[in-house]
Amino acid sequence: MAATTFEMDGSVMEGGGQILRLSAALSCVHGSPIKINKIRAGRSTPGLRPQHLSGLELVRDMTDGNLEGAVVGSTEITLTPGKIKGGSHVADTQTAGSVALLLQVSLPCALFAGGPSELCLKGGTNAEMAPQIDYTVKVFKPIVEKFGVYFDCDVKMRGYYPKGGGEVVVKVNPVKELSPVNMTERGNITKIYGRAFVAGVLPFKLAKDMSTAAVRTIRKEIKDLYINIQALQEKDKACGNGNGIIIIAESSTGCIFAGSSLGKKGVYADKVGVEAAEMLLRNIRHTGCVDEFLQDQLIIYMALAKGTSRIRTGPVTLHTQTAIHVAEQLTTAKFSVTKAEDESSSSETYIIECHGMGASNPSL
Ligand SMILES: Nc1ncnc2c1ncn2[C@@H]1O[C@H](COP(=O)(O)OP(=O)(O)OP(=O)(O)O)[C@@H](O)[C@H]1O
Repeated sequence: MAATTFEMDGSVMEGGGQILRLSAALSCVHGSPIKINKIRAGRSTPGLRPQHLSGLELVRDMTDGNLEGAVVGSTEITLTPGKIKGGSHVADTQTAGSVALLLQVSLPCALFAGGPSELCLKGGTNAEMAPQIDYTVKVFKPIVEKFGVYFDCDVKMRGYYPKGGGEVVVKVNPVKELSPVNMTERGNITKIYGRAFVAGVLPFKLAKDMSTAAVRTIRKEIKDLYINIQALQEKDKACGNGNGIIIIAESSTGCIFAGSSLGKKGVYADKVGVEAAEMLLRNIRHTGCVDEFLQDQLIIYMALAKGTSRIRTGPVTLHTQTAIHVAEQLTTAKFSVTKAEDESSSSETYIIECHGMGASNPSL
């Protein structure tokens, strides 16, 4: 008997690509068809961009499924997933579309596959409005391991806007089910480090300027920690020109936060460094356990886990609220967001609690 197709409104709340990725991933994990309409209606160029299209094609291939209406610019698609199989799959945005966002849609599927997966993801490794691949590896990966999600990510080639040309190979082992997490103790910041890079024809001085400006900015607030932001010239493993920075902070309780930024034409390198530093400071001033980006990226794992997860956060972003909305529509998970009332919450912090649906891998 054909399963009924769920309809998801892609224009609700944040109205961006995240709704599409979450809906597609959950549809694959459930094995039930989904129709997503008004895709990215909240954006100036609505409809699918190459990154969204490649991500959908990837999960279609991973599930031997069927995808209708999916071309660049479409505002309505229907995905009918089959059984998630393991094996090797390639997704190529053919642009600087983010490989980290290709992983965002495909990782939940790979976890509930019948065997190990190897995903070759091509596009931008350090792209705007997306996690830099360094964020995925250094921030997202160690935290998502707390749910029992393990993957290896090999950065073969870095790629930047506008050329793309980056490539990462991600290996994922399937799981039976995911464990809930409890991240409610922030502890003290014990380590701050990062990387400031240039690639292609751009002068190494830009990397040093980003690093110096970032350290200077952080020093104004944090005086007692050694801050090591390495300036790097990307050589053989980089396609095209680019520059950027990511700064990571770790706490005594294992929380990890980041601030990052990418160079743009006409923007001074030290401004790029200051922007990343200010982003990091904003995310460690509160006593939450995740930064403003990890918040929304963890929602799907909270929803899929078996049991109750609790995460202390700073101000809850619209991306996070949207992810919760989608997860509640498409799973039996129940979320609550409450203002933290205890003594350590002099800043605005919240507890996101989720009673997960306890998704179980039918193949294991
Ligand atoms: N600087 C950053 N560091 C880490 N993650 C980031 C950063 N900027 C954005 N992200 C993450 O990237 C994702 C962006 O989702 P979003 O829906 O906005 O993007 P999109 O697919 O490019 O679509 P759209 O173009 O519609 O915005 C979110 O999960 C967000 O947390």
